[in-house]
Amino acid sequence: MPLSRFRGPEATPWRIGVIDGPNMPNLGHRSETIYGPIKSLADLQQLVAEMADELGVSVVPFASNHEGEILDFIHRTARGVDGYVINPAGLTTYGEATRHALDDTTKPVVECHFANTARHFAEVSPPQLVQQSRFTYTATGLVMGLRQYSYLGALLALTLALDDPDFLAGGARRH
Ligand SMILES: O=C1C[C@@](O)(C(=O)O)C[C@@H](O)[C@@H]1O
Repeated sequence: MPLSRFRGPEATPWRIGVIDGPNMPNLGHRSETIYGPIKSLADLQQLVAEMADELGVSVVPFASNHEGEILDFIHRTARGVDGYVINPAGLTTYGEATRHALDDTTKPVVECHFANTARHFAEVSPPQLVQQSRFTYTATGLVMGLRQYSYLGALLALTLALDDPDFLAGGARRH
């Protein structure tokens, strides 16, 4: 059953920025326990592009190890995309500038992680280092713990949310 069945025949071909933060360019050389057998960032981006194609939306992929480059990408694309999926990766706990840049766009943002970071942080962080995502409180939504499938879930849900005028009327930050 094609995924486009969930969208109307006149569905808008939304443009969605998909951002991968620091260390994600190194996918394929990271912990297999967390990231699974996926071989590279290129494979991940290909999977996401295929899902976008299936859904009838387009993605603007971007990955960088440098927060400044991510900020430049967000500033550059803010008026040209309809929403963002971001795996903040190495910026997850301290990426205030990136979180703020996304919030400034007023576009819906879905935070996305391979790991279930709530469990991951609880298990690996020393007790004096309480870790939590800096992004979740202003994100529209969050998908995590499903490895690369988190991205597919994020893209599908963001597309359907963008299609839904009642959802958008509630603003990018909903309860
Ligand atoms: O680089 C990453 C990847 C990650 O965002 C994930 O996708 O599970 C989880 C983060 O804690 C970590 O720093």
